[in-house]
This record gives sequence, structure tokens and C-alpha cells, in this order.
Amino acid sequence: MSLHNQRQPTKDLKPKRTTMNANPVYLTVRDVSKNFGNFTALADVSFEARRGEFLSILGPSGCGKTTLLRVVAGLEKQTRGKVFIENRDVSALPVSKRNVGIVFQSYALFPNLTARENIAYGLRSQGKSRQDIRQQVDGLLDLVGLRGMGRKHPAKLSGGQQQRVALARAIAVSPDLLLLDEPLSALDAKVRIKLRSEIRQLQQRLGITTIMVTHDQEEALTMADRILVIDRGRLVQDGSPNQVYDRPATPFVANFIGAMNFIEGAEKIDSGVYGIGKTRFAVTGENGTSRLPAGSRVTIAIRPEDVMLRHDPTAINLLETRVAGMEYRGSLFRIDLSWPATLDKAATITADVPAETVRRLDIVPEKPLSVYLPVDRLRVYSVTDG
Ligand SMILES: Nc1ncnc2c1ncn2[C@@H]1O[C@H](COP(=O)(O)OP(=O)(O)OP(=O)(O)O)[C@@H](O)[C@H]1O
Repeated sequence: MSLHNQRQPTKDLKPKRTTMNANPVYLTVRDVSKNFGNFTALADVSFEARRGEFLSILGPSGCGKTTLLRVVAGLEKQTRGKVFIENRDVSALPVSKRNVGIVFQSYALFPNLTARENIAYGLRSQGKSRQDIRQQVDGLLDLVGLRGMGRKHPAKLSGGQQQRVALARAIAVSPDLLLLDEPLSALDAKVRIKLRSEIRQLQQRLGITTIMVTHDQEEALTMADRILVIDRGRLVQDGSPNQVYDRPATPFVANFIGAMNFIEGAEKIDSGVYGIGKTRFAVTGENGTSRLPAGSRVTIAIRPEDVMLRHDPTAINLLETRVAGMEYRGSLFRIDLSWPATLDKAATITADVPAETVRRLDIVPEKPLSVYLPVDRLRVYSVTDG
């Protein structure tokens, strides 16, 4: 049994927003694969983006996120599959014919041009008058919070300001699709958090369909209407932040987004009942494992914040545990609890417990604690799931 927690998320990560978007489909990516020589960077990726939606492509380094964005942009030609914009096949069209605005991780501004000139760059080729361009650039500088800074060169601007210029430049040409490739990852934490809500607000105000590549789960959870999780070139889940957090499709997704306890070596006992040693778990959140025959090997998963400390005596899914370790995290403690999973093997499950509860219940190392695992918060994965 193990707790995987790659990025030390906190409870704040739990997404609260779900967005139902009934707008027409703007972008369709159908069965797209991309090979570099013998290497498969993308395999049969399909998804849709509705007009005005904010999608995030999330996954670890090297999983194919940027390649997917470049295929959508027309900067990279897919090996197989098609890209449609409003049902029109654009698979063979270059980036210049797809009406996209792009912001890259490195600001990619022209260093010899001022902020104004950078923003105006795309507008000049549209044949607008100087007066129109001046007015539009003023509006864009306002929009991205850079009023009065238009005469500065990129070298005189902070990273966050440069990225604002890049954003203004990308939206200046009124693209129908905004593509953001890790736009915040070069910035320090405070600026990143500020800019992420600014970008989201701007995107909503303009109603522009947006796809953002990120490896940062928090960024994806807080900004996106929908998250596409990529694992080794495959799209493994496409869902709202709530869906991917609450019902991760595979152990990989569960592990990559937030922290998760995995109870390994369990088996299916009956429909909705799983077990390890003498312990039985009733589960309502089966993950396609309802079809498995009894005796099948499974992994049971539960988030640390879903491990409940107090229970009524009739509650099921109880574990008698002992506090094996405590880590202070400000508003909560992350507590390792040891329990006898099988006769010969103790296991550990981790619980996130509010600091106030820890004080009130006087939780200290070695203290025995009863916990229960709510039936609707447990997930079950077949051991063959990725
Ligand atoms: N032009 C190329 N030639 C050969 N291999 C490439 C090329 N571009 C990308 N790759 C490979 O394809 C895989 C996916 O790359 P991609 O840049 O899409 O990943 P990523 O998920 O965006 O990663 P990161 O977050 O590190 O940028 C990587 O293994 C990369 O080495």
C-alpha cells in the first residue's frame, strides 16, 4: 500500500466549479496520431472543444502535450487523423490559415520592439490605419493591465509583464482559438497565481475558445472547464475538473492529480464488495470493475481528505489504526495510519485531518484511531488499468 503524492497538493485543490457548456462545437480532433520516426508521441487522440470553452491539456513532461497543441495549431502535421474547425477539415492547412493566437512558455517577444510594437505586429499586416492600430493597442494594453508601459522594451519588463504582452499580441488579431503552451511556467509562484485568474477572466470576457498546455495540476483544476489528461501519448481522461479529481479514470490520473492512497493486493469478493485479508470494503464508486468476476485482483483507492476519523458505531468500512507519523501542513496534518491489512503485513493509509480536529482529539503518534472509508469515496481499479 502506498500514498503517491507527487506535488503535495492541499485540500484547496479540490475543484468546486463545474461548467455545462451548451455552445456549438468549435474544434474537433479525431483519431490523431503523431510519430517521430519509430516513436509514437500521440496515439489516436480524439476530443472536441465547444465555442468559448477553456480546455487544459495536462500530463507529465514528454507525454505529448505540446505535440498535440502544435497539431491543433497547424505547426505540426499529424501522421494520422484529422482536425476540424466548425466541421471544416483543416488538417492540411498551415497555422496562418487557422485563425489561432498562440502564447508560448518563453515569451517569444521581439526584443528590439517595444511592448506596443510587439502587440501591433500582427495588426499591421491586416492593413489597418495607424490611428486604428494605436487605439486598439491602447485597449489591449488596458485589457492586460499594462497601461502606460507600452513604450518599454521586453528587457525592461518583468516576466509576468512580458507574458501579458505576449497574450495581448496573441489576442490582437481576434483569433477564434487561443492556444497557450505552458504560458505561466517560467514565472514565479505569486505572479503565476495572479496571472492565471487574470487569463481566465479575460478568456471568459472575450468568450474565446482556449486550449492551454500545462503539467501543473493546480493550474488545470483552477482554470479549465475541461481537462484532457495525457499519459504517454494517449488521452486517458476527458472531463471537468470535478470529474477528473473525484472519479479519476485510471490510477495514473488518480496519482497525477492530487494525492491518493492505493490499497494494493485486494480482490473482488462480490458485487460492490472488495476485500483484503479479513477487511471488507463496500464500494459504490466502482470503475468498470462491476463486470469483473469474484476473485479478480484490484487496487482500491481513496483520497487522504476522504479518510474520516469519527464514525457512528453502525458505519461500515471501518479500520482500526494506529498513528504512525504526522506531518504538519499549516491548516491540516497529513497523518500516516498503520493498520493490519493481512495477518502478516501491516499497511499504511494516509489521512488529511484539519489541525483543529487534531488538537481537539489530541491526536499524537502511537494513538489508536478508528477511521472509516465512505462507500462513495472509494474507487476501485482492475490491476490491468494503466
Ligand atoms: N521534433 C521532434 N522529433 C523527435 N521527437 C520529438 C519531437 N518533438 C517531440 N518529440 C518527442 O515527443 C514526445 C512528446 O513531446 P512533447 O513536447 O509533446 O511533450 P510534452 O508533454 O509537451 O513535454 P514537456 O512538458 O516536457 O514539454 C517527447 O518524448 C519528445 O522527445
